[in-house]
Amino acid sequence: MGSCKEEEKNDQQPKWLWVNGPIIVGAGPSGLAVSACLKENGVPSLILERSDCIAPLWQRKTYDRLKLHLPKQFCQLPLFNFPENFPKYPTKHQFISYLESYAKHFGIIPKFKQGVKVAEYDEVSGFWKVQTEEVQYLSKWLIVATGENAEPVIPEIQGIDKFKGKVMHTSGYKCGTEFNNQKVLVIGCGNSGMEVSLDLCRHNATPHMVVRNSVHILPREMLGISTFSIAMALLKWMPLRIVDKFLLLVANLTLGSTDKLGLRRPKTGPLELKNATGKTPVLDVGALSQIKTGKIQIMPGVKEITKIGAKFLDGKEGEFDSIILATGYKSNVPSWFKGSDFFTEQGMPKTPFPNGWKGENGLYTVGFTRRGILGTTNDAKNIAKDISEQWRKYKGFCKNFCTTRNLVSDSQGICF
Ligand SMILES: Cc1cc2nc3c(=O)[nH]c(=O)nc-3n(C[C@H](O)[C@H](O)[C@H](O)COP(=O)(O)OP(=O)(O)OC[C@H]3O[C@@H](n4cnc5c(N)ncnc54)[C@H](O)[C@@H]3O)c2cc1C
Ligand SMILES: NC(=O)C1=CN([C@@H]2O[C@H](COP(=O)(O)OP(=O)(O)OC[C@H]3O[C@@H](n4cnc5c(N)ncnc54)[C@H](OP(=O)(O)O)[C@@H]3O)[C@@H](O)[C@H]2O)C=CC1
Ligand SMILES: O=C(O)C(=O)Cc1c[nH]c2ccccc12
Repeated sequence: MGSCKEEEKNDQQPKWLWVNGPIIVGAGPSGLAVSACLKENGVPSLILERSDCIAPLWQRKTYDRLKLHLPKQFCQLPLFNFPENFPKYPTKHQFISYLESYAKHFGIIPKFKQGVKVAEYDEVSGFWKVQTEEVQYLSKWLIVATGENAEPVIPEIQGIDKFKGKVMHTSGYKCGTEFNNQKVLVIGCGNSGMEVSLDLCRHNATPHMVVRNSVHILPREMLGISTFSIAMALLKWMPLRIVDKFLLLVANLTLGSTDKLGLRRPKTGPLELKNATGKTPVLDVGALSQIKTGKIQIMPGVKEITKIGAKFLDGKEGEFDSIILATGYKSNVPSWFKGSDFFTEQGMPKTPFPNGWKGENGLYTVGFTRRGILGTTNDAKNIAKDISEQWRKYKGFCKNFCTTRNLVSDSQGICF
């Protein structure tokens, strides 16, 4: 990290910090990956993270029994592999320890508690102005790495404020101990809804999972090989739709018809749907067999929540002790990124994959491809290559900028 600072005369806080290299917003896997790739190309960078640790999504907002869904070769970051002894599907704790080692290996030290409130390109100076609570950072480059899952989606459901029991989003769920012997309404049937329901079963609770729409469920493995690996291999040879047909054929043979269980499949195939809308198919790790035995009960859409339970769209009613919202996540980019039409209203790049990683005037995004860590790796490599080409021409200017303004140098000697 390199930055130049100008102290305010009568204040401890610097008025602004001039960053000698790109500013990266977010210290999740994407922010770390792009910082490492830049470093490998000799480019310093500064990561601003709103939380007080790296990868808070993984460290703070996921349940205890979470394991990666995809085999490890698809979830490692560039330039530094998982340890050899990691299992095929690492646990979240292993993944976090890997991310810690990753940051250490590349000497990445993010600035924590630096939630970005506003980021805007200044046409006059040609710099990105990035504002946190206390400081304004300036840089030639801005890399958005705040993720597709920055905030929980909390839908407005009629009557939910009247409910007497506990209401929580899956991002606050750790394990089912506190729900022991409870009847729990789980709203949403993506991977989170399925896995939290499964965890509740293992803690002697009775989950009722709301499926308001259609959902694709695939086995995590087919004949001992991960479904995702099979899909990736087939995609090299065949069009997406044919691969989808194959996946559905095998899924129906191994899982049976899910329609009969109240889990209708969407008309569009699982990979095509993921690419078009971002909706991830469920990779089953055990919830389906609990649905088959009735331990997880499938419920239709919620009409309204009452003091003691819920009324459903089919007219039925039920009493529940707690409600868990497994309603997913959203990007938060629209709340802080201003003055450019690069992003959609949902905070995703408008330019479709694989070209959404680069905007104008030194703007980049990493981790917005709807392709998990695999997408992050691609973005990070592209960005580092692109910026390092500009950096070679630019670094003399940086040095000059600091010297002429009598600015302070940091311990790494990069014009701080
Ligand atoms: C439960 C769960 C399981 C998953 N499992 C897998 C899996 O097995 N394989 C896979 O490939 N993908 C998986 N994913 C998808 C996963 O989100 C990503 O692969 C990965 O975490 C994305 O990393 P990221 O750095 O882009 O985003 P994040 O991990 O969300 O990191 C973004 C960072 O930006 C910070 N931030 C946000 N806003 C600001 C701001 N305004 N200012 C400063 N900092 C900010 C956040 O605090 C966060 O640290 C899973 C997601 C979830 C929710
Ligand atoms: N082990 C792993 O690797 C895991 C990975 N993940 C990943 O994390 C990401 C987020 O997953 P997840 O948290 O499940 O979110 P998703 O966005 O995948 O699923 C959200 C679910 O909530 C439903 N929903 C949203 N709003 C409402 C509402 N108002 N009423 C009823 N239902 C509603 C959606 O239904 P509808 O489709 O009708 O909108 C959908 O079923 C995904 O990429 C997922 O793969 C999550 C858990 C485990
Ligand atoms: O679990 C996730 O959120 C992922 O993003 C992993 C993922 C990326 N592409 C997919 C296609 C099918 C199933 C999971 C994934």
